[in-house]
Amino acid sequence: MSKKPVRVAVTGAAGQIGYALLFRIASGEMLGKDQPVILQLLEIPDEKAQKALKGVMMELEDCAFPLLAGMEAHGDPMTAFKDTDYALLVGARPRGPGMERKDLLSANAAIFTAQGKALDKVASRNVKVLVVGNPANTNAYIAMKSAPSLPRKNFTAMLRLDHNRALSQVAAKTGTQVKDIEKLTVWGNHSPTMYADYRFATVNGKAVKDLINDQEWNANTFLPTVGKRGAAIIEARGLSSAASAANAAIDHMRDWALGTNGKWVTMGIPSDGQYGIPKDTMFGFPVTTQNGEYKVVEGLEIDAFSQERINITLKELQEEQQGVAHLL
Ligand SMILES: NC(=O)C1=CN([C@@H]2O[C@H](COP(=O)(O)OP(=O)(O)OC[C@H]3O[C@@H](n4cnc5c(N)ncnc54)[C@H](O)[C@@H]3O)[C@@H](O)[C@H]2O)C=CC1
Ligand SMILES: O=C([O-])CC(=O)C(=O)O
Repeated sequence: MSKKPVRVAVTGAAGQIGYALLFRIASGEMLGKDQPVILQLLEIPDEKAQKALKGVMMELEDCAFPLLAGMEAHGDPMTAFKDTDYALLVGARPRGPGMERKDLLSANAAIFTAQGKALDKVASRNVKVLVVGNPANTNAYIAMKSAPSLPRKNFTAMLRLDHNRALSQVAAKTGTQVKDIEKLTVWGNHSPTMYADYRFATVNGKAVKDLINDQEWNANTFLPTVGKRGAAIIEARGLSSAASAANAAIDHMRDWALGTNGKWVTMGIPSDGQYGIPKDTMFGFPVTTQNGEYKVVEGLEIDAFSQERINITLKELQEEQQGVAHLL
């Protein structure tokens, strides 16, 4: 028997990430090749944006995706999020050259207050929310705090692009393949302070740390390369990353919904106090997922170098949180 369609809301649907994302959701890459979806697409209530959204929907129609069970255009989150099972909050201003992601906070924070409130009122009580719009961790924190009737655990921020970037860098350095690398993670904020950590990683069962055996490379090449990759893409492309961001959003939601079979992935999630991170801080952690739930990998040793890095990214997140306290 075929499955009942699920509702997937995507904001910023006519933007560059939206364009790289929607076709993959509709083709079943996110929730499975047997899961029909109804797309509930949100754009700003502006003639140009709504017209562009219609154009994207025409293209979706022209793909004749067998799993696309319905499609709606919205200009108001209160209708876009009605009964939604999944919400990908992408719509927000991107940064340009010379900006840090936190410079977007004042421009984007209001969006996530309004959207958190709308999710609170109209979304499915089990909605899985992924915030992509930057600064992603703090926007996810704002949305969570604006939706007090929904479980905190339903709100997540995207650290998966950083995780995937770190995988590729480690594979290149060790001359191995991404698919063989396990147990890598990225702690903290989706910002240059993030701490990509391969201390526990293995490749075909061998310790990545031993294969690399170069703390100078870790501190002075690997961490800055992963941490500043977004800026390097803006510098090269003139626009912020889009296809790789959409790909990471698919990975994040797919793994959350369908499980990782014991493999570690990185998700930005509200802390429950693990590793000394204060409750509710939206922090990148290593997790495994099963039956639609994520679980932090606990009990990992945090050495002095790692603790220092974790403290730096935590401090930045706490400053961002303080900067938006007046909105909550
Ligand atoms: N977390 C991550 O790893 C990454 C996050 N990003 C962030 O994702 C966001 C979107 O990036 P792009 O798609 O490249 O930007 P874009 O400017 O191409 O598209 C954004 C779209 O969102 C729409 N939008 C703005 N406010 C909205 C609202 N209140 N409701 C609904 N739609 C709204 C705009 O009209 C526009 O069509 C940016 O904030 C960017 O910095 C980008 C890459 C990676
Ligand atoms: O860097 C940006 O502004 C876009 C982004 O978040 C990334 O590519 O990681």
